[in-house]
Amino acid sequence: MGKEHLIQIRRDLHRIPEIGFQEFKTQQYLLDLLNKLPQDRLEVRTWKTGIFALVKGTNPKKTIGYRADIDGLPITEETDYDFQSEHPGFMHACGHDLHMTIAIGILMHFIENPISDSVLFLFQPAEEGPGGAEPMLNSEIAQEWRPDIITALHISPELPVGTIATKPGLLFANTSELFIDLKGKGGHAAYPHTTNDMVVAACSLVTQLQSIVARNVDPLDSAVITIGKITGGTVQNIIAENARLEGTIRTLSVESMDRVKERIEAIVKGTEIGYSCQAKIDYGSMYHQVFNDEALTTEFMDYISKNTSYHVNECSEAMTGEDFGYMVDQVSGFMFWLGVNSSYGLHHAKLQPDEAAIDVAVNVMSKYISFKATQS
Ligand SMILES: CC(=O)N[C@@H](CCC[C@H](N)C(=O)O)C(=O)O
Repeated sequence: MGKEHLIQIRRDLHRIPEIGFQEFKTQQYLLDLLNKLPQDRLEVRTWKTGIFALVKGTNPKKTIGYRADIDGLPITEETDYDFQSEHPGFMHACGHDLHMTIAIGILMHFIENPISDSVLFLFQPAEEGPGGAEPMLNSEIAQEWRPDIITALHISPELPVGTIATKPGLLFANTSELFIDLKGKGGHAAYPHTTNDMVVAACSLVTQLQSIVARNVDPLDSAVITIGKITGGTVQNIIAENARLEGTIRTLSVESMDRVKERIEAIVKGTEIGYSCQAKIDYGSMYHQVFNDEALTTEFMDYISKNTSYHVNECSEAMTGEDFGYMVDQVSGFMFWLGVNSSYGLHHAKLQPDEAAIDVAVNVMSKYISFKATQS
């Protein structure tokens, strides 16, 4: 398969972004592609809206896993692409269209160039939420086709094409979603003294939450509390009876996550008392940190620097989350950043990754997986 064909696949996938566990068209598109390939060494099974694809080795001693996430985000696209999202309000704004295309490119490489070990591709739903990695790895199919090592990549808009970056040990943060519902007493805009205004309570709560990172987390550790969405009220001249905050918590240590949640609960209790309202906290889904296997990551970085012309950088930890963390918690492996050189970052409506990075990643992973298959 040539570069042009892969770019066409990326563009087709870019047109049909779907959110977690709704990836029906995406799954069908990938299945149609896989069905067109020679089937003698390929076995494909579906799991929810995801897919397992096993390329059987010629004399397998182990199975090497490669995971690609497949979901999009609820963002209205603002790129100038002529292959924009056909799903209004949804976009591949985190690069999963590239992730899937790269996995297909690597898979095709091993169909055309057999190696001794088997390679298992996991097209995983719901990375952005509520989390598909953990249940996919615990599924019966993954028990039967258990990978011995597992790898994955994530696009990095900040890095140039031809650069990859990773580090042994902690790469991505612990995460927890955060939803807070406030219920007070609504009423006429001109009679605030007869109400408990949840817009005012929500504004004050958002500000107070920011003090947790500044005052309750060890400055040598790192944490983030982001409220990405506030809703409340009904119209401009009615005092709001309800408000809802939606956000996410990120911490580098597990201990800080517990501490941050303790403080959120205390501050929310204070809001209930201070604003005579009721509050409900829901932590939604939580992701385990991505902790790269130290020996495998070091070996990968050395191998790619010595055997390709690409740049390999050692990076710092990031406060991004990834449910791939559950996979590397159970199976030795690692994740790395792939440079795609976009002026707009991840989760931005104008993200435009350079498609030349697809070829880089297919080369890197085809070489690395072939090298791993030579080891006992
Ligand atoms: C790579 C990336 O951007 N991942 C997402 C994962 C989100 C998990 C969950 N919905 C949350 O917000 O906590 C990220 O936002 O880092």
